[in-house]
Amino acid sequence: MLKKKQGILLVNLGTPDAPTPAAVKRYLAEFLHDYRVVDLSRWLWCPILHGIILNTRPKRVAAAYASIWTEQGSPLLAISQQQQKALQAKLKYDGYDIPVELAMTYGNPSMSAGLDALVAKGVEEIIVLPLYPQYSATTTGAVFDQLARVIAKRREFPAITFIRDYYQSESYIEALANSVREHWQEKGKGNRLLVSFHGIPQRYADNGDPYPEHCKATARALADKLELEDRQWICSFQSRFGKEEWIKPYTDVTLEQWAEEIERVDVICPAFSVDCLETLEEIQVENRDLFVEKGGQELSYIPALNDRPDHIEMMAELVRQKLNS
Ligand SMILES: C=CC1=C(C)c2cc3[nH]c(cc4nc(cc5[nH]c(cc1n2)c(C)c5CCC(=O)O)C(CCC(=O)O)=C4C)c(C)c3C=C
Ligand SMILES: [Fe+2]
Ligand SMILES: [Fe+2]
Repeated sequence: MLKKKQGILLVNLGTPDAPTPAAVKRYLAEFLHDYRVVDLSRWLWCPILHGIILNTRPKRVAAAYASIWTEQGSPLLAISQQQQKALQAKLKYDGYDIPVELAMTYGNPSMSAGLDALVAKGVEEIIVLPLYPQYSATTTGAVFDQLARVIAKRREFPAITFIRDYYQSESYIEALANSVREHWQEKGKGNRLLVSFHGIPQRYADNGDPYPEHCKATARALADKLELEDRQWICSFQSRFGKEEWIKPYTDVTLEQWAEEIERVDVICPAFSVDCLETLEEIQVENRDLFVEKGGQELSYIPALNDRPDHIEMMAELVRQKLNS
């Protein structure tokens, strides 16, 4: 059988087009209407979302975005574009001259535009790589749904191969460990390492979302690779939203406790493929201030893997496995 022309679609969450209340409102409205993200009945959720959240949150969150915004735009988008270019170059260097496009589940560049760009380049089989190492229905599941919604409107669409997760990839754990070791070499080593992941509601985990197990396995593999003793690290969960209970232990509560016990903490956030609001603002500013306010001396944030060569090599490895299969 003749081999189909293949292409890659990298997918991340999405981010506002500008650090303004209007743009943040548009972004949150799309994101928070997704059942994968908030699964409450729309009779209950829509009045809360339209009546309270979309009237109050955009102003505060836009100010947070403004504090991390760069000349290239939102860090999440700008760094994802760097990853796209670096992966394209790496694959070409490895002998695979295939197109790599970037899409977001919410906002721009849209999934539809990403699909169009690949089809315009003659692609007949798309390998979709959601940039979430740990599977969750709220993120990876949402990528699948969004792709299905786009495809549902088309009569003709390419073959699709979907990479569901990669938290067990040896190269991913090695890249995380390299980034920690380099950070320690450059900035010195803290008393403990906090391995902080974005959280999800506890109810989602109770209903079968395997995300917490994937996070715990990631943190354990990283600690083993770094030869840390159990008392030197912990896995925690950040970015709570709403009044429901989320998976524990919470990052902010852990930092409050640690502030009374140790002087310096290093924090790494392995669920984020690129730095974004949740790392650059929530961890590096909000949680650092909290740690210092409660008596700690220094919170040292270890950047996301972003476009580090070992991260791009790991992505190329994931993709090559699919290209060759
Ligand atoms: C409402 C519930 C939310 C769930 C469930 C959730 C899961 C989840 N999110 C990420 C990754 C990211 N989330 C980001 C921002 C963000 N997340 C939520 C809510 C939920 N996330 C909101 C409302 C926001 C927007 C900011 C805010 O209003 O506080 C981001 C950053 C985007 C950026 O532009 O920089 C990322 C990345 C994961 C990995 C995850 C579950 C596994
Ligand atoms: Fe609504
Ligand atoms: Fe989130």
